[in-house]
Amino acid sequence: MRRDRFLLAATLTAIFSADLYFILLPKLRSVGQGTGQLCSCGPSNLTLPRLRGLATPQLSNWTSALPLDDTTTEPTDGGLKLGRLFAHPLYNIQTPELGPEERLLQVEQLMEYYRKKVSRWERHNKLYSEVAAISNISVIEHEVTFDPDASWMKFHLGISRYALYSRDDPAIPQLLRDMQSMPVVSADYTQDEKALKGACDCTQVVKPSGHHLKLALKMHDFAKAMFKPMRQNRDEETPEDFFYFVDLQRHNAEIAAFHLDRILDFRRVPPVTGRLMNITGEILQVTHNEDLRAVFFTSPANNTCFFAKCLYVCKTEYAVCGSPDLLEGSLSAYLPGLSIAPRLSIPNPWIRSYTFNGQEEWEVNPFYCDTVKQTYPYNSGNRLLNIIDMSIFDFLTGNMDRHHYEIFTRFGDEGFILHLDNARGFGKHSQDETSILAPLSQCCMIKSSTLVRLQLLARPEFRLSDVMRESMEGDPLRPILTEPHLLALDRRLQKVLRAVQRCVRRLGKDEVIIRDFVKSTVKPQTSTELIKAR
Ligand SMILES: Nc1ncnc2c1ncn2[C@@H]1O[C@H](COP(=O)(O)OP(=O)(O)OP(=O)(O)O)[C@@H](O)[C@H]1O
Ligand SMILES: [Mn+2]
Repeated sequence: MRRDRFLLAATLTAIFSADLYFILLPKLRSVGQGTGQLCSCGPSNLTLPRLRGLATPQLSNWTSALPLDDTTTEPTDGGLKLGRLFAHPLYNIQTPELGPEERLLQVEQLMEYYRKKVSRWERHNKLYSEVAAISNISVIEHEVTFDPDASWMKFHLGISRYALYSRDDPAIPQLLRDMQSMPVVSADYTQDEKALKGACDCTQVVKPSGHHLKLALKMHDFAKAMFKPMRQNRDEETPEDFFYFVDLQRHNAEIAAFHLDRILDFRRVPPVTGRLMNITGEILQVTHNEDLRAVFFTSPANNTCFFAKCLYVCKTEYAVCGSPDLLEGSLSAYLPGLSIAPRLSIPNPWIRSYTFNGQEEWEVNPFYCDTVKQTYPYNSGNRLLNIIDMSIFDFLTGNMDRHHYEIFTRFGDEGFILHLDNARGFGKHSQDETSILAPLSQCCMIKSSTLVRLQLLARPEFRLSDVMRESMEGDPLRPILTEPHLLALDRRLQKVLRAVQRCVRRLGKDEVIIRDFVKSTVKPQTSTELIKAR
């Protein structure tokens, strides 16, 4: 009997100790950490909302990004990481009210532009219908509406010198929903492609380009989107012998890049969604372009297909086919037209050679960055830091095809840079192309705001692959990325942090981590000022 009591007591003590050690203590610790500690990564005058227990990693802890296999502290939160990430103080930095000169467009200007477009469309449509009737062409006529509250208008009006959209702009999810469901009223080649073939005015394009199958679609409220059809299955890896410049464009890479860009808080990629398109009803039958009609055909398997009519030999082998009409694709929301918001295309200083054995200077000269730093526009302002942000973004996705980048001319050298065309990312999950990181590893500089967000995403409670998986759950074409691609993101993120770590060891924190978002948010005119350490 006594022995039984002893055993019972011993068991209870063991259970209590385990409880104390594994449950109570960690809880107490997390409560202790959560109280009163606010973001200390930035300057003390940064306005941050007080959120419960969401401590921001300190810059001094920058090496403390947790190893990937450390899952012991992972909370079982049932997939709410994305919500917690966006509630984090780092994603709630209050930016100042934007002055009119900091916005890309003014309401009246855009309204006027929109009105003109609608009346031009109506005139053109009337004429086309008459001609089509005479020539026996069957076109589906769709109603168009002039909607001053259209989500694409709100997107365009929200573009500022800091980013393409603000973090909590409800117009962005609305625009994604609209692009997913709105009737398509017309389909055509994109302007850049027409310019390449000499078929349209080159002043209307940033750069004649377009060696890929892509189309411009117009929705019934005049929203425009760039459609890139699915060319590769999600689980196919780019073959080893493929050069990056003959690699296919991937629609899911475009979609994933938008989500990644938003999660990194860059907001430099226009909103992109997936959509299952009926290529007969939503492209062939709504196009007024005879050249586009001419590339449609029915395959031996009775599927509707179309092919890219490019400058080089483009044959039916390069076609994409529906099943029998349905085809997945990405829809990227169009930026405002060049006549109201001109953009400039600038060669990437770390451009690759687009020949079989060519090499660029950055590949052979370890001091290449010193030259770049002395060259306009990289010799002042934040352009070089933005290029480094872009290289981190591209390294995470594995995109080696960043030959140019674009900027809005309105914001001059201080504006952000656009991350357009991300379709060549996510080709290989089993390989990390570290040369994409050359701007970071050669210049050894990174914005502190970028670094703290990367550190946050390396922590188990926000893990990049988990927030990406969650974010893309809302896309109609989910799953957007296969698991190996998601896990590659975590692995690559660790590599970025290690590259920064190596730089800090060599040059010291002050040289490498460049403070941004430094000035008070109280005075709008000095909202963001970059202090370069050199
Ligand atoms: N969302 C968008 N809104 C407006 N214009 C866009 C958008 N996305 C891309 N463009 C324009 O179209 C051009 C070509 O797009 P993209 O690079 O995706 O196609 P591409 O066929 O790969 O071209 P390239 O051969 O030059 O790489 C871009 O340089 C840009 O000027
Ligand atoms: Mn491209």
